[in-house]
Amino acid sequence: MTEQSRTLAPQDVRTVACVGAGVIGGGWVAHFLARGYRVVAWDPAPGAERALRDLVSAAWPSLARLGLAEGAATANLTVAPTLAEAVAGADFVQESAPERLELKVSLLAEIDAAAPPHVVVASSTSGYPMTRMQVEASTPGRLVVGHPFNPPYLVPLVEVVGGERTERWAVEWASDFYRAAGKSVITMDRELPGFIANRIQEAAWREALHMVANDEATVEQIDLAMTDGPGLRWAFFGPCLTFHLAGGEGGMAHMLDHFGPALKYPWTRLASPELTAELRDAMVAGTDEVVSGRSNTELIAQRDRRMIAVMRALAEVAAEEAAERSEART
Ligand SMILES: NC(=O)C1=CN([C@@H]2O[C@H](COP(=O)(O)OP(=O)(O)OC[C@H]3O[C@@H](n4cnc5c(N)ncnc54)[C@H](O)[C@@H]3O)[C@@H](O)[C@H]2O)C=CC1
Ligand SMILES: C[N+](C)(C)CC(=O)CC(=O)[O-]
Repeated sequence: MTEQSRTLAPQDVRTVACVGAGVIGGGWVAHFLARGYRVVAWDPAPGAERALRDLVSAAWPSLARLGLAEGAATANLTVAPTLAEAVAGADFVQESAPERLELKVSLLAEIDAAAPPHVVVASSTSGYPMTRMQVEASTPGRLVVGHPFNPPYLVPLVEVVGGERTERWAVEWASDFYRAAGKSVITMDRELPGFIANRIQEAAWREALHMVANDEATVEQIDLAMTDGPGLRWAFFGPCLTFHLAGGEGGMAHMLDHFGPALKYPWTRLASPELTAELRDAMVAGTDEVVSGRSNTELIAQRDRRMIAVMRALAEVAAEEAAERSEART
């Protein structure tokens, strides 16, 4: 299949199939509904439809506050009885089944067999390279990774990357489609384990596990260290621009010359910690303490409100800066 043989442009997509409707699949459903798409979902778990509709209802007020696309409605969600029916009429398929390689391999082959031939199929995998997941598909050229962030209905980023047998047009088409659907897209030219954002997150996470394993910090201290420290800056400048400012007038060059030798000390500790049963239990107990009885529903509502507050504050500042720039030009 070539790009030329495709008829549907990314901005003309009307119906999205979401295969797997848990935390991420359900979040994708809420996102696509809010952007005005028709969504057909399928999930084999008993009770999945109720849980999905509850997730969408809980997310909807946040999405309404952010602004719904014209025609957006929860009534545009259909839950299909079979996988084949879910994908048969889709213009795009987003797979969000559990993170097990053998399951992804067979499920993507099944979706590939049932979806119309011109349709791009994306996997939400948080780490498997598409090269390893597309091995049983008969048209692997249209399979891509579209890695979202939780919750996909609020966090803009999607990382898009193909496998060795993915055709370039599919990567480009998926990137354009996600942009049309309101996402911020990183299109990757090569497969990296963990893509880009998870590589960075996992480095911080690995150190958090080290510190708990060695009794160096509590779960509470680790979370506070991020929310009241670097996390605040990372919402608008990434780690590179943040450290550029740490170098004063000398910028990144001075920062590296000044702090580089001293940073070698923590770098020597960056081996992977072993996830022992003790470490697992310490992480769970420490997290339970921080959660201190709040339900997931309560935590999700708190997270979404805060995330919207940050996004709104940043949009407000960006608008003020744009107005100042245009005033300065006149
Ligand atoms: N949870 C997270 O923070 C993130 C997860 N992801 C990725 O999203 C995918 C889904 O993860 P979660 O939503 O967290 O898992 P989850 O466990 O919440 O949801 C998985 C859903 O898939 C369903 N399922 C089971 N077998 C299936 C099958 N054969 N076909 C279709 N659906 C099936 C389950 O019933 C469940 O509802 C994974 O690939 C994961 O790596 C990506 C980014 C973030
Ligand atoms: C926990 N996780 C590795 C599955 C997380 C992600 O992949 C992205 C996110 O939401 O942070």
